[in-house]
Amino acid sequence: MSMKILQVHQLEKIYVGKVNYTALNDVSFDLEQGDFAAIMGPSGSGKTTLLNCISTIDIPSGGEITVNGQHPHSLNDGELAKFRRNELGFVFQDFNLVHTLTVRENILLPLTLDSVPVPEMERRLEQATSLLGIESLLPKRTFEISGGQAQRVAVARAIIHQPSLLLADEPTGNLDTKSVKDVMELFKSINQTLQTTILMVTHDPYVASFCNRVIFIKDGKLYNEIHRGNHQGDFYQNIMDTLTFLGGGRSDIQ
Ligand SMILES: Nc1ncnc2c1ncn2[C@@H]1O[C@H](COP(=O)(O)OP(=O)(O)OP(=O)(O)O)[C@@H](O)[C@H]1O
Repeated sequence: MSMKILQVHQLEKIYVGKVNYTALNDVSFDLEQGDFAAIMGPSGSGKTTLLNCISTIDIPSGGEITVNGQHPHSLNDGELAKFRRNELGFVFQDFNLVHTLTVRENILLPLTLDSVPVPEMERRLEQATSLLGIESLLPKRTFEISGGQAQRVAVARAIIHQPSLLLADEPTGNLDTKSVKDVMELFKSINQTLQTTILMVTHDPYVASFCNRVIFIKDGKLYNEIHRGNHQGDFYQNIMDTLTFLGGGRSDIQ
């Protein structure tokens, strides 16, 4: 039976200022457990706003978001902190690692904050690091590893507490071509091995072609959605074609 991990219902976000700006308008979509989805759209279309509303960094102006049956925007501060730690994993463009800690300490940080017993920590660390192939990096400091390696460590940290939803904002934005492919292969293997539901924002059609679904937004509204068939190459072409229809020009998209 399929299970809905994320439900976004008639989401609206208005930035209030001298002039109010509607960044999201009537956005609705669901993610089932095991979905691997990308959000794409021209610059300023509302991608980051959407991700920030889902991740509870930002507060919606209207509509409803449900994650694993819970309504994060109706929780109090204490409940919200717990909700974020238990249900969500985050991966950012600039890795967000703590530079005073080792790789091992960085990955374990979410479990340390939750006082998880040491043997359980070790078990999860072993699982995440072997999945990501980063066992040899554990004793290193963050300045001793490459960008691609740092992003693997950030991914390990994001999945160590087995979140129901893994969110990523331009996770490959700062990586070279080879590392982009490696990191995307890892997201794919996390999605397939752990059945983790993943939602990422990207400008890059190649990155999006690793996903199973691509949701396009334009001017704060849902524009279209396409699904992957068997061939990544065909999917890439479909994504490119949709981006062309979407407009904004290549300079805006890339
Ligand atoms: N804090 C804010 N206050 C006012 N307007 C904002 C704020 N944050 C974003 N916006 C506006 O909302 C719109 C959507 O911004 P958002 O960052 O979500 O777009 P995006 O699709 O992620 O763009 P990009 O691809 O360039 O990162 C933009 O027009 C932006 O100027």
